[in-house]
Amino acid sequence: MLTDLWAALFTAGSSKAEDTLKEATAAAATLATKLQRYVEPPPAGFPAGPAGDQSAAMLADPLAFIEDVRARHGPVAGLLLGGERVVLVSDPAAARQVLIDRADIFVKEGTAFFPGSALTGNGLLVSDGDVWRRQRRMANPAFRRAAVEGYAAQMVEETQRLLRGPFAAAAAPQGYRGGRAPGGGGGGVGDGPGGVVDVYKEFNKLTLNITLAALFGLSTDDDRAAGPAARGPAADPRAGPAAADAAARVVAAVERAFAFFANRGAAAMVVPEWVPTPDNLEFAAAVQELDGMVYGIIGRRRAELARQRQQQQQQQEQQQQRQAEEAEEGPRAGGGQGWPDLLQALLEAADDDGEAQAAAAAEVAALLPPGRPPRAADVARLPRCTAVVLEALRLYSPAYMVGRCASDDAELPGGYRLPRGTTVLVSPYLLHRDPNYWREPLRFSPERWDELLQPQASSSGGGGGGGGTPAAAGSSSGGGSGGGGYSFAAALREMGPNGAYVPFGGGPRNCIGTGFAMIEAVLVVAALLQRYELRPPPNGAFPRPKALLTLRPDAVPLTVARRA
Ligand code: HEM
Repeated sequence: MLTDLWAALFTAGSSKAEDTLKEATAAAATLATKLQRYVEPPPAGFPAGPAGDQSAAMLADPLAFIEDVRARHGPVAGLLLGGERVVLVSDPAAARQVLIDRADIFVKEGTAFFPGSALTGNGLLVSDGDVWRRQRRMANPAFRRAAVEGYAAQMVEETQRLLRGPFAAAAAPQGYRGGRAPGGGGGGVGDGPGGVVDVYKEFNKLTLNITLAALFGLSTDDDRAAGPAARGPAADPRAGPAAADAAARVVAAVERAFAFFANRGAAAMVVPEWVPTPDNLEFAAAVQELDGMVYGIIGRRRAELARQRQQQQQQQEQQQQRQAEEAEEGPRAGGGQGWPDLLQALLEAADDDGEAQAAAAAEVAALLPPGRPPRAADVARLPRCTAVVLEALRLYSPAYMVGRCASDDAELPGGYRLPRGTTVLVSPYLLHRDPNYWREPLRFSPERWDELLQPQASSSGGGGGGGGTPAAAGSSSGGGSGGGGYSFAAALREMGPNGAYVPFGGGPRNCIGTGFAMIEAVLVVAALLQRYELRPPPNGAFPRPKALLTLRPDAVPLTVARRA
């Protein structure tokens, strides 16, 4: 907090002197309020918790800290963190109140430790009120089930590329070198004992590549770049060498931006982004590069859409002239030129509107003939793979805490009173590991989802994790169940089967990408298990997750071996 003041004064001599003076005054007032909290007792009705400021303990080991607070002070605990009044919530009823029932009061703006960043701007993730509602309404159609299933082919294609590359290289006698396999092809791979792959690193790249392919239609694939699409006169600009280069630069910029956040999370003092430290300058450059590329892509696609619309209009006019003489030329497919991707859907959006592994592998083998990759329609027929994903999300929920700020004085079940401005941290990590709600909570047991993953009589299409109040802007993220198949929607509806399962959040601010992420994960698991078996490396201990911006391990080295 002192850094806010220092940072404001640091640039006081700049041309923006007046602004900085105002910022310094505001920072001084905030500092005074925070200092007062160190001497004043917590307000009446505020949940009990550890005495004194706990930021050092929180920074040192966030997971151990929140587990300790939960054990000592219960599922609704009051904290002082960096001079901020914070309530840590791991009680399902209180979590429900924050995320769903009083989502009108518990908002994003003002949440401590969730400072606005150049990376997120005022986007869907961080905005509130009408700005959020409008963005959510416009984005929803692009995340509905049918749209998401349209991205499945890219999800599988990118996964197959990973399997043909680093996985095949590791399984081959010469072993893995942490990158692309020679030639990227799958030929000449032996059935050796298997080599070690950092699965975390490779999956990180995979999910980024899938997002780039689905969102922007960009491919980092050199093979595709050299393929027919890149050569013909009507070359797809998103599959040529320039696209591969652009995609690689996006990947590098995202990696730089995330490294910045990781460092900032670990730092004892957070220097605001606008202070020109070397780290901040590097981060700003990465954000600028990302912005430039993203806006460039959007601009080109807008121009392309405008051109397509103009063409369509001309065709319609010609058609009207020819009317009865010619057979009707049906309307062109929405994507035009075979490019129906997420960005297109977003641009067109209108305002109106061990054993576990064996069981999953057996399920894949029984469903898919050898050599036939999984596709969207298979997701509903892979309940065991789905259960593996749900269970992984339970134990290692990437969003281990979600933050809100009480925009008004508020209450929580149990008679707790929270003054306006209190930050509330709801912890999926604690909820998902609570023995009051989960049998043997620390055991990875996909079978616990069996009952919920019963065949559905018909397509449910429910909004996975949709929360109790239908989002003001409408729900999204389809359930992924085909007619007569299995659906993950039941496991994610409201706050899960026991009210204590929120890997994608809940209520109106639940994850818009729920369906995207679930379908992607099930397809990746199925495609992987179809060809490879994963084992812990000799002497390998399971990596402990680290609580950074999201929960993530340093590395997950696993032995990969080809299935017979
Ligand atoms: C396993 C993967 C994922 C997990 C665990 C996850 C988790 C979450 C959680 C917990 C929230 C709620 C945050 C809060 O309440 O403050 C959220 C929001 C969001 N997620 Fe995800 N997410 C995942 C994948 C995705 C994907 C693939 C996309 C997009 C392609 C996406 C886009 C978003 C957006 C835009 C929001 C903000 C929604 C709003 O505030 O209206 N997420 N996510």
